[in-house]
Amino acid sequence: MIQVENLTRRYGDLTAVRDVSFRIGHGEVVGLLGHNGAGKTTIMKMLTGYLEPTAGTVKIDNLVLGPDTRMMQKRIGYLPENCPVWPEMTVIDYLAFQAALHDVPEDKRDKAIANAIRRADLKAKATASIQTLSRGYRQRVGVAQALLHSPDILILDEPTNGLDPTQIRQMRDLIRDLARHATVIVSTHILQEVQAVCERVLIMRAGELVVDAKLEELQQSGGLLLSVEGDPRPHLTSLDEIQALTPVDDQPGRYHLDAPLDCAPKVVETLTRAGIPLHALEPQRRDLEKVFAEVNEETAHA
Ligand SMILES: Nc1ncnc2c1ncn2[C@@H]1O[C@H](COP(=O)(O)OP(=O)(O)OP(=O)(O)O)[C@@H](O)[C@H]1O
Repeated sequence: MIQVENLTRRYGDLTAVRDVSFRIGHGEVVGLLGHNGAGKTTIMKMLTGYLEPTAGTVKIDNLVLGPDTRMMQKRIGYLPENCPVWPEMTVIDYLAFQAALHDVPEDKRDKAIANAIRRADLKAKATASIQTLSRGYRQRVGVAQALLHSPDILILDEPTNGLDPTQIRQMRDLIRDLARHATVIVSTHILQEVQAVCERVLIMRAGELVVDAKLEELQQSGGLLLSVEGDPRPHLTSLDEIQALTPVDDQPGRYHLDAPLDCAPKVVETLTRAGIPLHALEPQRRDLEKVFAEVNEETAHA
């Protein structure tokens, strides 16, 4: 379990991350989403122990950032935003060099390198010099270096940045595959990236965490859609759970209920008792693009 409590980071007068708290369970795949400058990289650098928080704590199980940073780093694989790869080295030489930096014991290095090459699907390019690789393959080399010490947590900063559509698809497949064996945190400013690989999203806005939700819940939290014969309003307005009941434009008998999903049985019971024929009652799915735009719109007006 990753536990982040009241994490804050200031750069001089600028508060890049303000009082952020969240927990991530073992095996989760979480997207850290936000526009440029929202504070994603700063959070990732703190989680990986490369940047000291101004305030707050980070824990992984019983390890605490600070006293246990080295131990924590052994459990984390990190793909930084612009992963430094040495262009003149071959993939295999670069990984051997990184394995030494990652403190992989000498007698285990060959196996670790072979494993990272396999998992990052780099076999065909293992002996190629990095400068001859496409950007997509270079990103894979970055992922491979993050896997060398067999971490159970992977932190990937903008892994699809600058890739073409085919490379993006391949990188998403790779992340999904990695997620079968590790907890994965992926940062991005593109909602589709989160939708493609994550179950849960943390949305950052101007250094603050403004949404922490499962994608499925976020999509379903748009209230309920009701189809009935007649006018349900006189019967439903007395229910405390319903904040608003609005007819859907151009659709007679359709109403939108601003209400939690779990009040559906109560709605059905009330309408049945009132003798109102009910045709359908379903969750209204929210458009995540709209949710993200709304969240960021508030920034613009803040
Ligand atoms: N070393 C630094 N010194 C001063 N300000 C910094 C530093 N690093 C980041 N910042 C500022 O902190 C804020 C958050 O930056 P950060 O890189 O964490 O955001 P981000 O969400 O990762 O953005 P991007 O997607 O562009 O990388 C920005 O305003 C940025 O300019």
